[in-house]
This record gives sequence, structure tokens and C-alpha cells, in this order.
Amino acid sequence: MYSGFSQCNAALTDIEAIDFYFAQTLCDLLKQDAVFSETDLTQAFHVLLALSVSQRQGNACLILDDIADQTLFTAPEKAGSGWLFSSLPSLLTLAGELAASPSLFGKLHLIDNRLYSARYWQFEQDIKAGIAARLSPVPLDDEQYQRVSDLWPALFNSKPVAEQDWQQVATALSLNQRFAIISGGPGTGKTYTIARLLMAMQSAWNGELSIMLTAPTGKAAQRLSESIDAALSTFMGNEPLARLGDKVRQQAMTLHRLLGMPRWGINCRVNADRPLNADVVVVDESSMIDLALMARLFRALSPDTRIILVGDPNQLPSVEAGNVLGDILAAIDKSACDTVSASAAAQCAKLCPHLPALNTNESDSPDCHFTLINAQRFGGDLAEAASAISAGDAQTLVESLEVVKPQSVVNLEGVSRCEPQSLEKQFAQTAKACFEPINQAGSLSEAMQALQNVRWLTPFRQGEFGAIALNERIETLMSPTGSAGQFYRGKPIMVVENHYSLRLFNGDVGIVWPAANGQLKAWFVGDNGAFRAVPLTRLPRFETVYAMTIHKSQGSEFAQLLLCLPEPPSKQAAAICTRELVYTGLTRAKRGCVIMAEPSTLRSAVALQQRRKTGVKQALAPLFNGLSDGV
Ligand SMILES: Nc1ncnc2c1ncn2[C@@H]1O[C@H](COP(=O)(O)OP(=O)(O)OP(=O)(O)O)[C@@H](O)[C@H]1O
Repeated sequence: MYSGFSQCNAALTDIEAIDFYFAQTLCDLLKQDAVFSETDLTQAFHVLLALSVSQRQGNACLILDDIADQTLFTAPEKAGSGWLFSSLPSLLTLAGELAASPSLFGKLHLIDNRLYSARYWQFEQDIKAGIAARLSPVPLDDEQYQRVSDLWPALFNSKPVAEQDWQQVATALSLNQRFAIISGGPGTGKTYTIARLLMAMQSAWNGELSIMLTAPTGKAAQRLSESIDAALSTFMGNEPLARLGDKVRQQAMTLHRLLGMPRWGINCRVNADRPLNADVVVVDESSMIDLALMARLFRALSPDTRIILVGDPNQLPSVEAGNVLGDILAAIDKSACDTVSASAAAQCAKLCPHLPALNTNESDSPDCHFTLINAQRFGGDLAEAASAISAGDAQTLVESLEVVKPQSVVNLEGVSRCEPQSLEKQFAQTAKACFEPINQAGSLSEAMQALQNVRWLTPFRQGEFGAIALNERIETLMSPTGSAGQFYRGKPIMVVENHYSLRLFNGDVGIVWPAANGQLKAWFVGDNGAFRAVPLTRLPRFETVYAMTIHKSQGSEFAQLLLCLPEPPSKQAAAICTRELVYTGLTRAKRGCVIMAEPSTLRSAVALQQRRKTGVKQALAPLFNGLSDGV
């Protein structure tokens, strides 16, 4: 085999030291068994290498079919590089023997054709156990029904309607679920529904429920609190409703804080032995939650705690391994919009006799997924473009987009396209139209508002249209000295590391602005919505943020967007430009978006779906099809 990492790295491409040492450590253990031939050990080393690479790429496991009879880790410039894996039957036999070998006991798991390291296998098992334990509904008693029925007309329109109101259906049917998912695109009223569902729950349980609101990032948590507040403000004028609203309103926190995750390390303060003291946990932006974090969340719930996942499965999956929300929804494979069980239909009819009857099915599978499909806030064009992207219909999308000048983004309602060359030619005009309002603002709050109005998004950090180059170019136009990298009034910045004592977190966006004494400071929006200043000398690591990557923009929204989709400069860059990336970028726009792209680049991106290899769907499907295999 290889004498060390350097020799391995010379023979194979796309591997990292961690892959080599993972494979080598396990192979060293295997040698103790003394049952594997040298040939088997060499094959095992490469399978383990492929497993580590696969997990590093965001997959939970290695699908053996993907490597069978394939030569992997090749590089055109390295003659003879790469490794040819054997056929599927012999890979399956080998992987089975590895997983069963005494020296690797518990370290590897082979489920069907999926090879796991113990960590990821355990995450999947914990998620499965957490969901399985919550699938049987907890019926409301008659008094609870009565209280919720009495409240209903204050929460929703209770006049008879011809078209189904999925927000009401979701609320009525989630009331007695201990596990529910409310999914939908941006502005479909997920938070509106959650606020009302929580009001209904509090009324059923006489205001005694302990509710926790959480989201994976600080920004998403802040938006969740604000949106719940806005949804509850409707009830302020009515004393009893306002009191019920107070039992729902609270500051959402990040999942890391909720679980008491240490700054360094992974052992949560809140865990199976010391679970969360909550009756209901609402998790927003669930698509951003990776396997490990979701597993830790489920471990931290006591058996009676209800969990409601909220999110948009068409968005990018988590940065770290897995695609948990998408996989759970794939396992459920239906929503209440299709059919529900007869008992769920009866429950809905009891609370909402004014709604059309739901379609029923014969099964007793749990009705725990509710899709909201009607855009409540999103402009028609944006909603249509977003659904064309999520349906993979690039042709309709490209044909529907008017070609405009890039600077028209500042007042745009809806979606248009501009050619990359026209942004190149009109770069200065476009940047000034978008960002001069920040410099020209008369006050800090106007500048903050202007900053939220327009943002440029890009898939990449590096390269001509990467965030770094775009910010440098824009900054030379905006900075009074004409050079990048200096502080000036109106410079937008994004913190890129956590600073706990300053209460600044990775992704927080602020602005450089003079304090009352004229001294420049960095200003951020505090927890209570008020601005707070941080001395420039104390700022943690930050970047200029006229432009940002689409990944970083998750959980944020802007009135108008310039969505740059340049032609990917390499194969690796092309692999990033997926349908989910375009969808996530576009749906950050509240009013208008200009997509800067060649039609061919847009088509290729929309055609490419980001697939994460996991076994979550296979593990959960039996639970949702009434075939629980007993966890
Ligand atoms: N049934 C409704 N009637 C009137 N307004 C509604 C209704 N549902 C939602 N809205 C309004 O539509 C807007 C978007 O709703 P909401 O914020 O709940 O959507 P969301 O799906 O949570 O959005 P996002 O994905 O951006 O978080 C809000 O202003 C909300 O008040």
C-alpha cells in the first residue's frame, strides 16, 4: 500500500489527510484480526478512503453501487492515478466482513448497500427513534376542543370557503401531533400559521405550555422572533387574545444555545440525561439543520415534548452532512394536501366545519406533514420563477424572463435577467444605483434600511464574480478614497466569527457610521431592535458585504437582489451551481430579482440537483407507511 499520506496523495486525487488517516487507522486494527489477506486489506483501505471522502462531501454514508467497477480519485495530469474498485458483490461481501470484524466492532455499519461510520449511523438511528416515539397523536379532550373552537374565529376566517385553507388545516391537525412538519416556500404564511397554532395550543392547555422557539442561525432566530411578534400584533387590541399571545411571544434562540453546545467540542449541556424543559419546540429554517445537530436536538427532547419543524425543503441542504428535512419529507411522501386518514378528516371537520372536506385514505399512517402552497407575500413573478426552478423547468423560466439592464434591479418588482457582459459594461452605474443610497442616507436607521434593500448574491467566494472580487470592486466605487479595505461612513460589514463577549456572531451584518462625537463605529441591530455600537478596533474578523455568497444569505431577505450566476470556472465550481442554490438565492428577494446569467448557465444549474447520500428516508419510510419495524 502507501508508505504515508504523501505517497497516497501522489497516487490519488481529491483525498485529504483525514481520509488517509481514517482508512489507515481502521486497516491497522483489521491487521490484528489476521483474517484479511493483503489484497483484501488494500481493497478495504480504498473503500474506507471512499467512505471518508463521501462523508466529507456531506453524505452520511458510502453507497457501494456508486464505486463498484469504478476508477476513482483519478487526475488527468497524474498518469496512472486512481483506484479501480471491484464489482458490487465483492464490495458487499468485503464491507459486510469489515463491519462484522471483531477489531472494528461497532465502528462500521453496513445497511443494504450503504456503508456508515458509527457516528453517522448513530445520528440516523437517533433521529429515527426521536420521530418514531412521537408518531401516535395525543387527542384533545372535549373541553380542550371547546376552548379551541371558541377561539378559532379570532384566529382565522371562519366563513365557509370554496377553496381549501391549508393554514387552517395545518393548525387543526397539528394540535394533537407530537411531531409535525409545516413546509412551504417563502412567504406562504408558515410563521403566520405557527403563531396561530401556538395560540390554539395555549388555549387548549389553559396557557400552561412551555414553548421554545429556535432556529439554526442567529439571523434566522432573530427573524423568527420578529415574524412571530408581527403575527401576534394583530391580537393586541383584544385583552384576552393579547394575554394568550403573551404566552406565545418570546425570544427565539439558536439551536446551539438551546442545546447548550459548548464553544469548542460537541457535548451538549442539554441531552438525553438532562432534557429540555419544554412542552413544545418550534424549529424554523429546518432545511439548514444537519444530521448531527438534528440528532442532538431529538436526543435532548423528553418523551412528551412536541416538536414542530418548519422549513422549505427546496432550499439548499445543510452545510454539514445530510439533508434531513428533505429526507424526512421524502419518507413521508405525502402531505395533508393529498389525503389524510378518516380520523384526521373528522378532527379537521370538527374544528373547521366551514372548510371543504379533506380527501381521505384508508391508511392509519400519521398525518404530520402540512404543505402551505399559496404565496401570501411573494409577488406573482417571483413565486412563479421559484416554482419553475424547484420543478426543474429551466426552459419556462428562461423564456419568461425579460432581459433588462442590471441597474434596473433597484426598482424591480418581479424577476428579470441580464447578460453577464452588460453587468461588466455597466458595473459602476449598477453598483452606484444599488449602494449609493447607503452612503447618502441621512441617518443610521436610513442607512440600515438602505442596506437591507439591495444585495448582490453569488455562488462563489473566489473568482471574477466571487464575493471577494465583487466587494473589492464595489468598495473602490463607494469608498471616499477610492480604495478597498478602509473604514468609511456607510461601509457594510459582515462578522465572520463568533465573539461571545461582544455578542457578535458569524453572519451578523452591520454598518460603519459616525457616533454622536463624529467617531466612526460599527453599528449592529441589538436583541431589542435598538442599534448598538462596537468600536472598530474591537471588531472580530469581518468582511465587506455589498455582495455575499448564496450560502451565507440563507435565512436573510432583501427587497431587491442581483443574483450573479457566472459561468462556473471549473468542474468543482459547476458542482456547486445547483437547482437548490438558484432557488435559495432567488427566494431571498422579497420584491425583485435580476438574475445575471447566460441562459445556458441558468439551464445547467436548474437541471443539477444536489443529492446527499443518506439512509434517513429508508429508515423512516416504514414508520410513515404503518410498517413500523420497532425502533
Ligand atoms: N392567511 C393570511 N392572511 C393574511 N395575511 C397573511 C396570511 N398568511 C400570511 N400572511 C402574511 O403574509 C406574510 C408572510 O407570512 P409569513 O411571514 O408567515 O410567511 P413565511 O412562510 O413564514 O415566510 P418566510 O419563509 O419568509 O419565513 C406576512 O406578512 C403575513 O402576515
